[in-house]
Amino acid sequence: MSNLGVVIVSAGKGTRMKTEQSKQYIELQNKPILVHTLEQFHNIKEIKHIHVVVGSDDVKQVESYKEIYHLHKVTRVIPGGKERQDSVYRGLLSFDESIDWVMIHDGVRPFVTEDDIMACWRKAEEKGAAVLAVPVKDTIKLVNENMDVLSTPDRTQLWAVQTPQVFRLKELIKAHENAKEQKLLGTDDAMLMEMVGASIHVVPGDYQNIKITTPDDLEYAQFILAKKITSNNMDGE
Ligand SMILES: Nc1ccn([C@@H]2O[C@H](COP(=O)(O)OP(=O)(O)OP(=O)(O)O)[C@@H](O)[C@H]2O)c(=O)n1
Ligand SMILES: C[C@](O)(CO)[C@H](O)COP(=O)(O)O
Repeated sequence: MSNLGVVIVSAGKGTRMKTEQSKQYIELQNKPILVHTLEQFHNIKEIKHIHVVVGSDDVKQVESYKEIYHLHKVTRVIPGGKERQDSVYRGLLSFDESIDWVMIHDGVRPFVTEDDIMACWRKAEEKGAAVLAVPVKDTIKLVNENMDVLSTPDRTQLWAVQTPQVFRLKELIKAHENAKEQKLLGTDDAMLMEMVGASIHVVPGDYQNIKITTPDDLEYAQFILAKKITSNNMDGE
């Protein structure tokens, strides 16, 4: 497979979690959420370069994870920006010319599987760009500021997009620069690529690849992790 750089964005403040400590450092089974996420990538032999973007006050702490949790493939820890988009951009600029493809992943999505990471990377190489996503289960309404329903999009065409998202590094840098020029803020990187006319391919993922965002997500995360540990123990018996 081609040369890939992974950017794990983890410089958010976690305001919706409403905890004093930023959510990426909350421990699940005695390990910060961010470390659980990093391990998922670190365990893949084809992945060699992982750059983590963190709050500027947290660089030293996350640097120390490399030794504590044996994460030698984490080759850079970079201070992030105000918005997620700024943090991703800083991560993109941290790679040298040897990197062709870049995979962006949220530091607070610790349950992404090796199979889904690899499927997304392979699909990007085949199609040019790929994102992991799951079909929407609820009926979605478009609602105006007065809370009146405007319309109901056809659910068979709606997918909830997750990370990882994989692109050619140079193309994603250009898309970010275009968004900057136009003062556009996207909620994911695919959106910035769409704005410059790129085609993005969807890879069906897993509902358990949650983004830990609010306190109820934390309870669900504890449940998912406990289930995984039980199932790993049973496999090892
Ligand atoms: N300036 C920012 C904002 C977000 N992120 C990262 O982007 C991912 C997804 O963002 P989100 O879940 O919104 O995290 P927060 O911004 O921390 O949460 P909130 O919006 O509730 O403050 C997280 O891993 C977060 O750390 C980042 O690197 N830099
Ligand atoms: C990139 C993302 O995780 C895809 O679902 C999501 O858009 C991030 O949004 P947030 O508002 O930064 O949580």
